[in-house]
Amino acid sequence: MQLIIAAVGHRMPAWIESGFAEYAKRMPPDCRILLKEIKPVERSGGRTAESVMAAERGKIEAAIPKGSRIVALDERGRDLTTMQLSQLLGQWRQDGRDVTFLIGGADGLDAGLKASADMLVRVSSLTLPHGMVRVLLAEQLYRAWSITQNHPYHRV
Ligand SMILES: C[S@@+](CC[C@H](N)C(=O)[O-])C[C@H]1O[C@@H](n2cnc3c(N)ncnc32)[C@H](O)[C@@H]1O
Repeated sequence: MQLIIAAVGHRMPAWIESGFAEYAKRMPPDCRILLKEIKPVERSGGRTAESVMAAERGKIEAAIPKGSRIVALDERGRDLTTMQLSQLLGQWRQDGRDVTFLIGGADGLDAGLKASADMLVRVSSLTLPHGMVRVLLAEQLYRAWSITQNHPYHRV
């Protein structure tokens, strides 16, 4: 199983890239985190946020592997505890399907894309910058994996 993060945004600041890489490199080969960056659509020429999100939706969908489970990240999504995430990760690893996490750009994710996802999840009730969300998500996936392995990274 692979954990794919399809994230709108590229050319991230070095601290985002190194923060993400720090956690991604800790994952084992059978549960890798793979980042697919999506170039944001420019909001120029009077383009509305809706049309930008719709255009980005097409690019995001093209980055989702066939048959993957889809988890959309949104501040209005469901709260998960780290323990719940680790239980989900354990279930996902049993069926072996890839899981793709979607992170939107400055305007967010297209409403239809969110509605079609298997789950809508938040990492906080605050609105966070998209780069920070990928770092937080990578850390939580590593933490969730470490719990499934009884690894001492997570202390109760
Ligand atoms: C700057 S936010 C977009 C905010 C946008 N105005 C909205 O209403 O969704 C960019 C992306 O980061 C992710 N994001 C931001 N805050 C989040 C949170 N608290 N939980 C989960 N994802 C979040 C979402 O995927 C969002 O589409």
